Amino acid sequence: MLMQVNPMIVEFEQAYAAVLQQARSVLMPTESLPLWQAQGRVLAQDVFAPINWPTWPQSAMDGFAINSQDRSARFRILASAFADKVPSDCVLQAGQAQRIMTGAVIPQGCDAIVPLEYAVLQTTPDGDWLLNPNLPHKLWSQGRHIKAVGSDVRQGEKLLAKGTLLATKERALLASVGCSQVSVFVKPKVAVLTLGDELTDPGEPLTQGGVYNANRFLLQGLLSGLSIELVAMETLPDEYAVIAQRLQSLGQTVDCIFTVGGSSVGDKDWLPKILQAEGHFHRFKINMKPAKPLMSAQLGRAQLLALPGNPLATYFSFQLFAKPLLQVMAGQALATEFAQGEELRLAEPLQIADKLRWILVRRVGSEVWPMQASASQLSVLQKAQGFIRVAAHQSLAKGDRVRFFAGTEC
Ligand SMILES: Nc1nc2c(c(=O)[nH]1)N[C@H]1C(S)=C(S)[C@@H](COP(=O)(O)OP(=O)(O)OC[C@H]3O[C@@H](n4cnc5c(N)ncnc54)[C@H](O)[C@@H]3O)O[C@H]1N2
Ligand code: MOO
Repeated sequence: MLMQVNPMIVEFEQAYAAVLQQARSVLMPTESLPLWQAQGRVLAQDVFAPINWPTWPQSAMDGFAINSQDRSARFRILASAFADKVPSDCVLQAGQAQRIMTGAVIPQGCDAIVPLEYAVLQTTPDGDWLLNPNLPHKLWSQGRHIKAVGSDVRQGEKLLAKGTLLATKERALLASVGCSQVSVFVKPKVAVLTLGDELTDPGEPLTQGGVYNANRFLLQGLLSGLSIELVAMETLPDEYAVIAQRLQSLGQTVDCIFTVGGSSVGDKDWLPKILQAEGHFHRFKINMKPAKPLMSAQLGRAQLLALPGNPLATYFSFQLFAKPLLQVMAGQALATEFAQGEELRLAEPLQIADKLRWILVRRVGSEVWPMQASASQLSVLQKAQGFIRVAAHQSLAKGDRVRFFAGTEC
């Protein structure tokens, strides 16, 4: 008997809102981690600067610390001040200059640094001297080559907001003000199941009807940029019992499952039937192209999204639904709202028929060149810099504005 599981026909915004609602219901717990181990984690709290940086006024140059108001003809040079050492007798008197190194604390009574290469020096039997009169005035101006207290970071200022992904520059910033421990969200554990008897691993011979499993690599790469832990990446045959059993066991151990393929209305597309048997699930037929079919469900503790198998449909389904789902679950502020995006200009005219289109583009400066491709053609993705969103029934001319999303970052 043919079994029918009817999809809900929806607009993109409805499906997007449903997926985000699903994600918000399962925010990951938090943990405290040493900053050293927090690369790629999402902040669970705002971080405020615990200190001023610089904490003390510092020299930006190797040279001589002077008082710019001092009109003495020459200055007796005092002992060196190094980055980590302030001489105890560091109150400068009239007619004195302090030999100083980059990063050293500015002695009291100094308000400018004369770099070594601009200094005119004199050695006499009674000591070393820095000569005053012939130096260009700008080298003597107040504050010259001095890093002021708090000029980089002010104590108490909000350095990073909750929801920020701790990448390289964020961690370095926190380290610069002495943060050693951060409160972050636990990374969601993710499993990816590519489904299909036809799927063949690269390196294996291709038998008739076989398809190389490109989506496995596509998803592995796309996921690598997110704050998640990829715990399983498996290929399963088109067998009801095998898929159902694996889903059930993954539902006990992971936070998120992405399936790819086997989700449409073909005779061996078991997924809709399995999810229906499991209970609560949504099956969307989204009024857009590509990535029309999408299913979402909760299986045990796991959130499941069933992505379509055509590689470009997989790509768009990931960018538009899977990535926001994971970002929200992981506590991350969403980088992209698909109603916004950068405004760029079309490099050539574009006609859109009866549904919303997501179109890969080459970006050249502030212009984008649309790239025609069917959902099964992965070769175009490699040449694209991102994609644009174009509403149904649009007739766009060269130079018209379109919304651009950088989506080929990996
Ligand atoms: N009667 C209908 N048929 C189809 C509809 C529809 O509305 N009515 N929608 C079409 C659209 S749109 C899409 S997208 C696909 C989605 O189908 P599935 O998600 O079930 O995907 P499969 O049938 O398993 O595969 C589709 C296509 O992609 C290839 N594929 C699958 N997995 C991979 C992989 N891991 N790596 C590379 N290529 C893969 C697969 O061999 C097929 O060629 O349904 C349409 N049909
Ligand atoms: O969404 Mo299918 O998304 O056109 O290949």
